[in-house]
Amino acid sequence: MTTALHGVSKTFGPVAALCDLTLELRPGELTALLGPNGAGKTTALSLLLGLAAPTSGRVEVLGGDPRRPEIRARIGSMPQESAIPTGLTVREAVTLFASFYPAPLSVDRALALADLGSVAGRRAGQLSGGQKRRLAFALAVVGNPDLLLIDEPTTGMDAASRAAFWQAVGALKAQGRTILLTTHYLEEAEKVADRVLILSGGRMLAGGTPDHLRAGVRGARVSFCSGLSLAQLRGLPGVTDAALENGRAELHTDTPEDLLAALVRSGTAFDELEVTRATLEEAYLRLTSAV
Ligand SMILES: Nc1ncnc2c1ncn2[C@@H]1O[C@H](COP(=O)(O)OP(=O)(O)OP(=O)(O)O)[C@@H](O)[C@H]1O
Repeated sequence: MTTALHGVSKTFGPVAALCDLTLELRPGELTALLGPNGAGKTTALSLLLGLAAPTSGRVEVLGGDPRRPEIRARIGSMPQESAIPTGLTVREAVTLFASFYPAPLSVDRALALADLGSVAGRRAGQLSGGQKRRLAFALAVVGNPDLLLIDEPTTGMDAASRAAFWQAVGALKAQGRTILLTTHYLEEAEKVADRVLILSGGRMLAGGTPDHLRAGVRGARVSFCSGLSLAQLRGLPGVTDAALENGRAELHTDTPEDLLAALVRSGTAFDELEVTRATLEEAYLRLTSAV
């Protein structure tokens, strides 16, 4: 049940949206596809959805061609903008979408997954922004898809809805569904993705687990409170950048262990120590600004 792009290129006239791109999505994994505006993420999604054909290369979805109806019936999509019939109630819209699929979930199950039970009788046009996103999720999952494509899914959702949303996605993942997320929220991608693929200019820039990508950025941020002056902080071994604000030192170093060892050896009193490694966002910014 392979889902992959094999050496795929897609051009629009003179614009090369994707260049010889190869990637694979695995069942039971959530893969995040990241990249700056124009990187080719939406193009990759539309190829996986069978909405467009590649200029060259091969698109394989669940072991087949996504333009075949029996494959398309196994794909669920939550696009950034969804055209939901505003006059239907939430339950009617989900029931209508369920009728398009050969083996759908029950409407109540889809409503529960999207946490929409309490607004099932409300017209889609009267939903809040976050509730509309949850309805788009219900419509994406009601067909019981093996491949779920979610594009900027949590825009407009409040904190509780976001948490419920990722819990529902986690349950689908645990059932072995293949999930592809595209997002500009790097903090969220870092939390939920098993693997991250970074696109730029239609090419794959980097890929791996969030830990793997973060480990590619050397160094750490070391922060503590002490009586040391800025000059003394700058003099600690391995400090590449230092700032002092309200008595709190903010240091960057490639060798946090050496720095802390020197601090302890010096007998300086310090407290409220925090040592943090690079975030996925830092790794992403370094990778994408280097091109
Ligand atoms: N139908 C089209 N006609 C012409 N050019 C297109 C078309 N679709 C996409 N492109 C171009 O292909 C490139 C990749 O676009 P794409 O929408 O896939 O990027 P993206 O990574 O999804 O960007 P964003 O983060 O802004 O949504 C861009 O240069 C875009 O202008």
